[in-house]
Amino acid sequence: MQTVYLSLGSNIGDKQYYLHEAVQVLGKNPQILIEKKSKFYTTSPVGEVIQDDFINLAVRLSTTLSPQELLLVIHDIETALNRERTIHWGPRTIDIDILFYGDMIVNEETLIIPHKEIFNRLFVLIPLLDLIDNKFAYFSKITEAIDNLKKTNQEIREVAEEMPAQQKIEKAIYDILSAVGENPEREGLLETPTRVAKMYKEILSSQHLKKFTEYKLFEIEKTSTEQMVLIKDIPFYSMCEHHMLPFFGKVHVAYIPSDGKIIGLSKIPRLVDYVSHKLSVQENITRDVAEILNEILEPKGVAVVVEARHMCIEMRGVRKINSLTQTSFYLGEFDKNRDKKTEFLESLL
Ligand SMILES: Nc1nc2c(c(=O)[nH]1)N=C([C@H](O)[C@H](O)COP(=O)(O)OP(=O)(O)OP(=O)(O)O)CN2
Repeated sequence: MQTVYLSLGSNIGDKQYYLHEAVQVLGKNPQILIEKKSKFYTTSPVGEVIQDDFINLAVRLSTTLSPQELLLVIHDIETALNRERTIHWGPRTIDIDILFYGDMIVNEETLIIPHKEIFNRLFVLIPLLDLIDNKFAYFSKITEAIDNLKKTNQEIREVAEEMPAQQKIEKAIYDILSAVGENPEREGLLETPTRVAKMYKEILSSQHLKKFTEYKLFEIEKTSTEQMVLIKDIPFYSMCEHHMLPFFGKVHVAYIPSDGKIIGLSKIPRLVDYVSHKLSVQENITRDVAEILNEILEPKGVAVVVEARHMCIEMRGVRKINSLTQTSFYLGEFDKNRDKKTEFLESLL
């Protein structure tokens, strides 16, 4: 096992959510043992890019992974948390840097350890100081660098670590159970807050995602009259944003390729899952599937129809059991050309 020190930072969206998620996923790796997290700090951005303040922390862990294997795990976590490498040293949902890996020196194109910027960054050094003692090999160099950097315009201030999302939900469910007159301590409910928190993480998995990226485009031979591609009866489940109750049903999606560009067929159901796995309304799901597909594929036309049952109509209020709501959204040829729309609708019969 090797002792490793990481620096983590986020300055987009729910910064502490991304940091907590990153540490949680690291800790779930069977070859990683999280030993200690530093305090959380708000820090002014270092570098030339005008951007929001970061939240930074440092983590000490032990691992059997090699530095290169650990870097791959880190990149997977950054990708899963919607990290986009657009601007060097620019804004990011999450950034994880390997600072030290035992006493190893690594000088590779994609990996330099110790990290080359450590002693230039208060946002790295101050959290790191929470994790080391004066026996640490670089202790005096770290404290000296801190003294020098405190004379610069780099700002850093401790912030209260927010409760991780899962714990917030567990506490909220516990309180709801009490409020509806239940005893959250009774046998059948003891695990309910944890189960519900895990359920929300699964059924609202797109809530923190900013864009749909799970797709692959292909080129086929261009033909003069490209025909409609239809994927129908795609099952979906979502949660209505008005009552947080399920609505579910089928999505039918058609597009007319342009310039021979097509999308992998499995990617359209993935798009439906991406759009529906967040609090929403059926109209938005219908529109978003059409508009996102149109944006990534640039087809001649897109047509989407959604049919769904809504528990907020069936379980409460008007209580109309088995009522079905249908919504549609047309773009391009399906919007302008009556015959194309008819062809699509008739193919659903
Ligand atoms: N106050 C802060 N300022 C900056 C931070 C930060 O976390 N808090 N982070 C950066 C860097 O973008 C980040 O540390 C990555 O830098 P580095 O590992 O040196 O280089 P990368 O190749 O990973 O940088 P890319 O942006 O991915 O090209 C800047 N300021």
